[in-house]
Amino acid sequence: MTPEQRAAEFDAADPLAAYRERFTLPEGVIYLDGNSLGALPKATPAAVRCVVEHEWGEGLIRSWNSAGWFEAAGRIGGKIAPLIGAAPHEVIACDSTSVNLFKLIAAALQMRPGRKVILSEPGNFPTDLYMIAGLEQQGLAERRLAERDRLTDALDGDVALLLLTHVHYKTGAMHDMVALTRAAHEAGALVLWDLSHSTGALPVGLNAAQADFAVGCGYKYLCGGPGAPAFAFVAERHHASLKQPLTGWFGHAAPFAFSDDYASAPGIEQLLCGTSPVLGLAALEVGVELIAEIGVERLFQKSQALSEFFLASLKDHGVVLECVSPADSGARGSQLSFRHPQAYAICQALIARGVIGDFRDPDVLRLGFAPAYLSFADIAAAARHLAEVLANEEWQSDEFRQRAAVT
Ligand SMILES: Cc1ncc(COP(=O)(O)O)c(C=O)c1O
Ligand SMILES: Nc1c(O)cccc1C(=O)C[C@H](N)C(=O)O
Repeated sequence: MTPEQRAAEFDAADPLAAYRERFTLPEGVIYLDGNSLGALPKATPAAVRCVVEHEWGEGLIRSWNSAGWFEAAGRIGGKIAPLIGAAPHEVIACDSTSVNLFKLIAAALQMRPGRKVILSEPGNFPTDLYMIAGLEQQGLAERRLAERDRLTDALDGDVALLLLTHVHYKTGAMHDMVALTRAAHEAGALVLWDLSHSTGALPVGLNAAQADFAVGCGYKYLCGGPGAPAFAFVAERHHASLKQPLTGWFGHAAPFAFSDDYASAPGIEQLLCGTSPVLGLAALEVGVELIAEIGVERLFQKSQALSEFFLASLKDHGVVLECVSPADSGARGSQLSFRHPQAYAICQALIARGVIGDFRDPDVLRLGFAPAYLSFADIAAAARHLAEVLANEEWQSDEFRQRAAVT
């Protein structure tokens, strides 16, 4: 059987197949970049239009109360919570992932007086490392990096916080959240997980792992749209002692008392800083509800099946490429990454054929398998395109070698 014939069988038996219809996907495009920017749920434009035209246009400022704008950050956080193994009152949708990292790294430093080291790994997503740098410049933190297999050895009495991305953005490799959280706690450190490449793609158990803090993006697998608000998690046991540095009025216990003195909200709302981005939250809520409806267990099962099928199809076509993602589909997120010296040009050649993946410097072709809207037929076609691009050496074309600003 050809990969296409097998794909037809898999699609016919796929319990999630019907969900594809709930997303807008352009004709002729195979979208393998949902790990960077998720696809548009069909319900989003109407939901956003309602907020703009009805709630804003007609309700005006009354909508902060009558349309639930004021509670939206907490309400949507509560809907993200079950996807990451947290309680609803431990998660809030706000700011960007970078800003949430800053708030929680600084808070962790406050909670571990006498310790300044933030431990992470080289090659972590840049913003995670850059946010440590900002606190270093203030003299508040000291960055320590250790390779993934040396992290536990690097945990000593100086470490205030272990900061890791659960699923690595470039390779898709997944950390053992339970074991690393335990090891950090045994060393007296706190743990902050960046769940940007996990949330909405696979089950996460923050409370089962006893995690302290987490952050993550709203625009990837949660399909909240470009620049969607991110989210932040703080375990309930830390709510009373947390001191985050961005003490804006939306995080105040009584913002509309307009007092001169700051007093943080008692719960997860203390993570808020300024006014919630209502339009962005409206789009995010649609994506979160849809992903929650499908369910992260089923999504992970399908993403494993999709990536395994892609690898098998490449094999059928005789393609030999170095895969830098873990071979065990249970140990990687919803992506496969391949190393090739011409990865950028290959990526561009694929895009010219309608297969949208991405390139990560210096030599990684990254293909995301967002399980909510991809079919096995997409995967068979993408594998065939990749095989043809390589066989024809289409990447040799000058047109595909010109680097764009956003890759
Ligand atoms: C692991 C990880 N963390 C953080 C970010 C960035 O977050 P933001 O742009 O929302 O600050 C990304 C992607 O851009 C990411 O992959
Ligand atoms: N946030 C992005 C953007 O504004 C433009 C292009 C890409 C992105 C990304 O999300 C990159 C992504 N975090 C990654 O894993 O590479």
